[in-house]
Amino acid sequence: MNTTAGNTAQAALEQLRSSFVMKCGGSTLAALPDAFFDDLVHLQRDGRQPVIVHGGGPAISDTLTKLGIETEFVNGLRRTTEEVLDVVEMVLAGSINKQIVRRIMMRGGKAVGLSGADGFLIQAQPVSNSAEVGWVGDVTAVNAELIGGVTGMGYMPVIAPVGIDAGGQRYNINADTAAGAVASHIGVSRMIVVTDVPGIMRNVNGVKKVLPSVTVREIEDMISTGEIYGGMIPKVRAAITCIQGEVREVVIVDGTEPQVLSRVLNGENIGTRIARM
Ligand SMILES: Nc1ncnc2c1ncn2[C@@H]1O[C@H](COP(=O)(O)OP(=O)(O)O)[C@@H](O)[C@H]1O
Ligand SMILES: CC(=O)N[C@@H](CCC(=O)OP(=O)(O)O)C(=O)O
Repeated sequence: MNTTAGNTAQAALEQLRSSFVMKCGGSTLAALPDAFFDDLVHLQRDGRQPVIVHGGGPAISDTLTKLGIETEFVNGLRRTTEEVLDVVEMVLAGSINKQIVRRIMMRGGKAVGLSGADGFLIQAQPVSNSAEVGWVGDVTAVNAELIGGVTGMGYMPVIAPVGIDAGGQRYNINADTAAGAVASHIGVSRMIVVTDVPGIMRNVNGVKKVLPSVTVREIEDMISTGEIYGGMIPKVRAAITCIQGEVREVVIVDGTEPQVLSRVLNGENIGTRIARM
């Protein structure tokens, strides 16, 4: 790289730190109103450079069922055979990724869809219990330069959580884990997790309440009592890992709340905040 190109890439990486990562869950994608994408596009125009990582678990399950392929989860991770991996890649990096990119563009935004396997964007290795879950990956590195290049050109990267290793092996990565790793590696201060509930909820005297904030200790307690379960577990685990690095806070919100992203970025108390102490 010549000096000018090197300086430009460096500047794009520096700028990327002031952006934010938004993880969008498969549970909520279909329910997201156009107004959600208007808000996202408004933030892009304001120079906030959103970086999107998306899920698509329900769509993967639907397609596997249609194809007559059995699927099961082991501690929240999909058991991923070679056959399942083909479907995961097809659904995540194909239909879901392109659907999100299209919705952003239809609201006037600039977006480019990428699989985590493109350009070694998300580098991965087998998870420790791979004997049990198959081709499921943990993130080892993120190609921040590629993300910075895309945002530097004025486009919003929309990333599917498929990983790759140096030998070209693909991995299925939980989307919360992938989003947390992208946020940590590019060094943003905030990650917003958009899902189908208004935050982490707890039963208080028989009434379900959204917790405005939770500590790591409270999260561990709620997991052990079963108050946090299923798909919420990878979210809070990714949040705990994130806030040990440069990420200052992770906010879990409902994507159907009006202007939810702008409100979080403006510091409004909405959803559940998991912050560095
Ligand atoms: N304490 C909790 N508060 C709110 N939701 C919880 C809690 N524990 C578990 N959940 C579950 O987590 C779900 C969100 O996770 P998931 O379905 O995987 O969403 P996504 O597709 O957005 O990743 C909620 O719909 C809810 O069923
Ligand atoms: C290893 C693993 O479980 N990967 C997930 C990837 C998609 C995902 O995480 O999507 P949500 O955010 O919608 O749950 C899966 O196969 O369902």
